[in-house]
Amino acid sequence: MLGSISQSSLSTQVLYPSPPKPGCCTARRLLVGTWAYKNCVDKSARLKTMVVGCKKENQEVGFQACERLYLGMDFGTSGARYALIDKQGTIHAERKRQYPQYMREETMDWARSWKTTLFSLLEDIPVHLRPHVASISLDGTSATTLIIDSVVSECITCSNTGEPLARPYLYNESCPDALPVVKSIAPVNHTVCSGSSTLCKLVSWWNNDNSDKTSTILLHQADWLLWLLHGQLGVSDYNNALKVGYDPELDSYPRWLLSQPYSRLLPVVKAPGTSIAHLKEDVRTLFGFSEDCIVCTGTTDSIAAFLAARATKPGKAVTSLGSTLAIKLLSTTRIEDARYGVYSHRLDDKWLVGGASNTGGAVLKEIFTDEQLEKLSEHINPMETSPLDYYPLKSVGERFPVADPKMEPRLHPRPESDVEYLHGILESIARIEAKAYSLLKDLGATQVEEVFTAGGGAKNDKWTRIRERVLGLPVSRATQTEAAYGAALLALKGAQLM
Ligand SMILES: Nc1ncnc2c1ncn2[C@@H]1O[C@H](COP(=O)(O)OP(=O)(O)O)[C@@H](O)[C@H]1O
Ligand SMILES: O=C(CO)[C@H](O)[C@H](O)COP(=O)(O)O
Repeated sequence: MLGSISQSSLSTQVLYPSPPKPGCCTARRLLVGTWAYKNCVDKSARLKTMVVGCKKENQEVGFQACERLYLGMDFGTSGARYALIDKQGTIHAERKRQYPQYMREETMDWARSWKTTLFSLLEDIPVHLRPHVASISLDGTSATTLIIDSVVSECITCSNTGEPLARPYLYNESCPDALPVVKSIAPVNHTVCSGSSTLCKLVSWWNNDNSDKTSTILLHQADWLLWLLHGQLGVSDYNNALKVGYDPELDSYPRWLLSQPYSRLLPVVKAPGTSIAHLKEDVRTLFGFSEDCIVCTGTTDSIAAFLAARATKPGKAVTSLGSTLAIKLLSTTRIEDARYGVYSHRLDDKWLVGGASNTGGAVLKEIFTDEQLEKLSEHINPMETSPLDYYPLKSVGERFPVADPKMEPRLHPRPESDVEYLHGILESIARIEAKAYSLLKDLGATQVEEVFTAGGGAKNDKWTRIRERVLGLPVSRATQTEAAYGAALLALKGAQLM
């Protein structure tokens, strides 16, 4: 399905504030009392924080007491982060947290882990900065789906409103049982015609779960975490809602979806970075945020990474080298083909064409520690072609550029030398990335001319050189490589559009 959308009312410069001005104004510290908080912060998780407070040329980045700050949070695959920026885009504070491991009936209780991490991140924000936070937004992994109890109970203390009715379906989970039904209602090769789509997860739950469905609602990970902050149940954004079938060109759900019985579970959809409501009073007073702090709609993690890279011209692309390999190419044409796992997200009046492969850092993490990756990479000659040909996957199944739920990982033969093994894996992932960009060109997207890198893999200069050689394109590390920075830009946009 090709097409381009009309000029949107949103202006892109709102998303890309002028770059940080050199130097910074002196800080006038506001002493705010230390806030007690309920047991929403897992104290044991506090030990896993990594202080990444912002220093600029050995000066602490200060701010005028009246200055407004914008909070972005990224809920990625392996951990979460926040970034607190001012309207010039200068980072005033940032920190990363691993997800605490909570088990429930022998499986990870992801909802509890994400909720604890959300309030832990709020707790990590320096207390003297909290009153200056004007708006908050966050991103989550795409198609991570929760079915939520939306019963409004008279008894406030026993109300389950907002609690997940089942375990979340994660971003890369596939529900092939629902695929035939979804293919029978959606247009040919539509984005939802993939086992890992949100719609397949919804239909699978609808057909297999025997619980009472009368008061339930579907939310994505980012929607549910934002709901914990604003309290308005049932609000999403047109990036997260793409894979349940929302059409960002029509700005509505299509008729073939609205005619389904489960369509009443679908959330209301707004543009990313749209103000939803003020921060809930109990959260606001608990942490010391200001009365006018607003909560805005979010996006997905790889789009937040694209926003962070500030790539504004068609032909510019961002490869997110996180646990997965997610590709976003800014294109004037919209491309959608589920046969290859290709879809287009809307970005104002253009399209972010791409997809997400299951290859990426999660495979590396299973074999090497971050320290080993750093040490071994020093000995790689990026100009030398590796003879090893792998398809690095953590488990069976691939989403893009080959949509094959049965694809087997290929990581053998393993050479004696770990340097050679790592070189082979990095080069094989680069070949997958090259195949993905070549596929987008063949399907009619704007020709890629430069690639910026986000995510944990962006720090590996040898990998960047290997990718430049394999892609035959300029590849560089984005100025800002963290999706949390992109989410903070969305919070800034939401505050400026108020
Ligand atoms: N030096 C390195 N070279 C290549 N990959 C790295 C390096 N250091 C960390 N990584 C990878 O980065 C990934 C984490 O990136 P991150 O963006 O935090 O992931 P996510 O947000 O998807 O959880 C890990 O899977 C890790 O293997
Ligand atoms: O791989 C993922 C987790 O990191 C997600 O699938 C990623 O967000 C890509 O999805 P989208 O292109 O919709 O943002």
